Amino acid sequence: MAELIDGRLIAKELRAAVKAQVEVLQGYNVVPGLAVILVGDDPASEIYVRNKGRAAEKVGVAAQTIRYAADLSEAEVIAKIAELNADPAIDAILVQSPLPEHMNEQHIQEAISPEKDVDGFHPENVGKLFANRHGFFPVANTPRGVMTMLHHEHVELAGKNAVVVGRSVLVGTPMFALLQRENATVSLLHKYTPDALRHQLLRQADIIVVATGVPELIKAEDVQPGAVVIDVGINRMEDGHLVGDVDFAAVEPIAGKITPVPGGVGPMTIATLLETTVELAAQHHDVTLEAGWQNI
Ligand SMILES: NC(=O)C1=CN([C@@H]2O[C@H](COP(=O)(O)OP(=O)(O)OC[C@H]3O[C@@H](n4cnc5c(N)ncnc54)[C@H](OP(=O)(O)O)[C@@H]3O)[C@@H](O)[C@H]2O)C=CC1
Ligand SMILES: Nc1nc(=O)c2c([nH]1)NC[C@@H]1CN(c3ccc(C(=O)N[C@@H](CCC(=O)O)C(=O)O)cc3)C=[N+]21
Repeated sequence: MAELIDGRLIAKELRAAVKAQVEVLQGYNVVPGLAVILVGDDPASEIYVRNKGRAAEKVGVAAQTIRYAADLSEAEVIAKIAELNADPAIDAILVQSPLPEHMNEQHIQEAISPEKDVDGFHPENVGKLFANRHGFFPVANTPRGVMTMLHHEHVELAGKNAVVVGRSVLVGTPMFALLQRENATVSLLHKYTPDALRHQLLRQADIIVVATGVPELIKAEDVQPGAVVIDVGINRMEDGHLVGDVDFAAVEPIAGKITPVPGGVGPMTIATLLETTVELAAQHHDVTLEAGWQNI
């Protein structure tokens, strides 16, 4: 029987730490400001954006959601981003994906000032991550939140065999960078990885992180006894319930630790977004937050 990693609980602890830092910033007359741009009416995005707004309010981050119809032009989104880049009340800008087909995600990512790039998507920030730079710069919140979970659970990384399934800019690729930075040996798998090789690599893994959007891709025979299994996937089934990218019922008896869906990585993504927003606000106002303030 695996130990369940409770993302809701860890996220709650992180939000409490964020709230304390928001209070520190208030002492300097700083209120962290987050702008979320939502283009179109993707129902999943609606839920996430609503969750983000609620969580921000609870910790004292001033969040605004800017909604546009799906037929908005790319130039109009970029003009709005330019306005937010110049707005001193805004510390963090997030453009929710997916964007409508006619927009180029890369143009949007590059339009956001690297200093306000709360998703860590700008090539300057991606470059710092891959160049193993020290000091603060924003890193994608989902993989960063996964690292917080692993630290919270005292999962040893140095010298371990880690396998990441999925190589998106949002999750898998930064996950690879963060795990290798902590001295794990990391394999990054994707659609071109032959099934037999995927099974073989997974069966040797000490730590598995899955972010593919393929419901229940990871089966019992992919997991060695005691492995730590982190399921990033969120797939809504026809009856409305959510499943991850791991066959939870089959894998749970074998794994050492495992995250549930929902209640695993999702809540951590949102708490980490607030964490990064506070760090960006501190940086913009030259406030030095106590090292290790997250303390979880
Ligand atoms: N919990 C959370 O906070 C978050 C959850 N998510 C969820 O995580 C999942 C992944 O999201 P995201 O990374 O944005 O998705 P993308 O669709 O951008 O990327 C999916 C990745 O998985 C790979 N992949 C697809 N099928 C297979 C397969 N059969 N075997 C191996 N690799 C495969 C793809 O490979 P290739 O590159 O070759 O196409 C690609 O790299 C989704 O369910 C999403 O909803 C996403 C963000 C946050
Ligand atoms: N620019 C950008 N940045 C993102 O970080 C980003 C994005 N676009 N697009 C979509 C994905 C997905 N994502 C999630 C956020 C919260 C939950 C979440 O709150 N999940 C809860 C509840 C899930 C539910 O009930 O629907 C849970 O897993 O327990 C999930 C997924 C952020 N993403």
